[in-house]
Amino acid sequence: MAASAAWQRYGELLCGVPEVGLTVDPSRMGYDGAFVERTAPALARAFEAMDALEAGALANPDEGRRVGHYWLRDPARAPTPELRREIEEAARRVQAFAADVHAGRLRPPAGGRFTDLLCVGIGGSALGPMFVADALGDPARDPLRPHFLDNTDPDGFARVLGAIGPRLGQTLVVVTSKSGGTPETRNGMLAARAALDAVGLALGPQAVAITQAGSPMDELARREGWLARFPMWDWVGGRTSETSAVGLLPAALQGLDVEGLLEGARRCDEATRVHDPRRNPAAALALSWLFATGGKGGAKAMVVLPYKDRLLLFSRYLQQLVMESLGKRLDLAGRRVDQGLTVYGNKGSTDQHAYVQQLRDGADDFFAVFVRVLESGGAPAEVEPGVTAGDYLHGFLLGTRAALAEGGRGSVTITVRRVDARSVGALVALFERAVGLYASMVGVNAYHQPGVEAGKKAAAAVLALQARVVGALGPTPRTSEELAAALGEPEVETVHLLLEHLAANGRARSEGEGIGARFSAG
Ligand SMILES: O=P(O)(O)OC[C@H]1O[C@H](O)[C@H](O)[C@@H](O)[C@@H]1O
Repeated sequence: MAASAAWQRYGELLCGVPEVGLTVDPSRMGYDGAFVERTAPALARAFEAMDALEAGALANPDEGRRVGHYWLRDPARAPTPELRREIEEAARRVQAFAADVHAGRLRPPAGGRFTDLLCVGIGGSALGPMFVADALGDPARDPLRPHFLDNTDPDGFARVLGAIGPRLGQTLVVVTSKSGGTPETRNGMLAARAALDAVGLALGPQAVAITQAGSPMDELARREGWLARFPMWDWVGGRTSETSAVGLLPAALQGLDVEGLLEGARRCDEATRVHDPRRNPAAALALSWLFATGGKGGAKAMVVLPYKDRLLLFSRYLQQLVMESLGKRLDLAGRRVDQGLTVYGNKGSTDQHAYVQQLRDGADDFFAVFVRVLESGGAPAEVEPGVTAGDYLHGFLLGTRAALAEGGRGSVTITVRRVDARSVGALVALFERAVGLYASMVGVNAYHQPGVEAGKKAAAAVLALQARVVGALGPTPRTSEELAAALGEPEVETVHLLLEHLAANGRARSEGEGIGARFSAG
């Protein structure tokens, strides 16, 4: 495209959230006015569905739930005065709790003040807090140092707890689980409990729970008299919970600007409620996705490339928000659609030295979303006369964007003035709404995750089989096939993999190698 035409398109399509200094430029996706016209009816329906959702409709029909994350940053929009009060009360308690910790009014039983924060949670109960902690944190200034247990990996537990080391007694443990029954989170909590036990300390007096009222986690925290319990509601999905206590409490404890985060999200919500596709940045994103994919799952992936180290975890956060929301086998009418939008990416310019070669020259199976940060930050030192390291970073972004355009690859560029609480809040809200609008246009429920259940059930079945395998091991070495036959178990391969795992961990004895190995009681 000629430079003058590109400039004109840029001017026509650029939109944003001026109060936050955020813009979205979809001009390099390549869609034209005719596309906007053609998709206008679908987008109009999506706007209406979003209005109804914000007004309290049962927007998650499969689970019969309302979808209320937008109320969290504008509680006056909550559909009932009770809900408004609950939201405001939770936000107030988050701030008060963090202030008490920072002022030393709440102290650890072991003495001194809280110095570290151990967040235990997974998925939506971890990705937002991790992203925000990394984007906004400053170890030299933060009153509490954040750490995360977001898996059931014993080696991972040991690594994080080892890094906390002698400060464990001054570590506030925040356990987050909406359902209060997620095994990985339970296991992380048990690892924290065991580490505290080992130094003669109890978990409860230095633990906090964020969970739905009445959940198993809530009951445990109540029984053991944990320091505090904060609410999650059934109308907030894990992947859209960053502006609930799930995101706000860790951020407040870390000393981050929670008000700014909420304000950025609220300002973005205001700008993305507008029904005009040319002025609504979330609609610009959703239309860009629709143009790239043709509304089909698996057509093109979204490569998220923030040129800023602080935004490294953004794509990881977006993977859950986008893929768990849009990756659906059935549409709202129950038809098989196999929807989805694959998300990957780390950061620029780092990724230019890894896979950008393929983006430029290889398979045409993606579009890019650049995140451009105007203020370079850090020291403005020159690396060459008149040129700073930040100039290089910015130059590499514009260069890659141009190189992709030359190769006929589409891109959207999101610009923020700086990485601060307001822009991060706005980025979260921008993608939340883009996901909602796109889901409406392609006709899927963005707010449930039926596929995740299948994996959980299968894992539970594997653990049940493991118990049977352990029970079947005796003094006489037997092959996996023999043991499976003795159990009447057709899944010989699973039996074999379980035996390898048990043997590697000293819970079975093995002789020989490979599929002919023989196993006995350990
Ligand atoms: O917060 P929790 O109930 O522990 O759930 C944690 C995560 O696990 C699930 O498997 C869901 O797919 C996620 O959406 C959720 O965020």
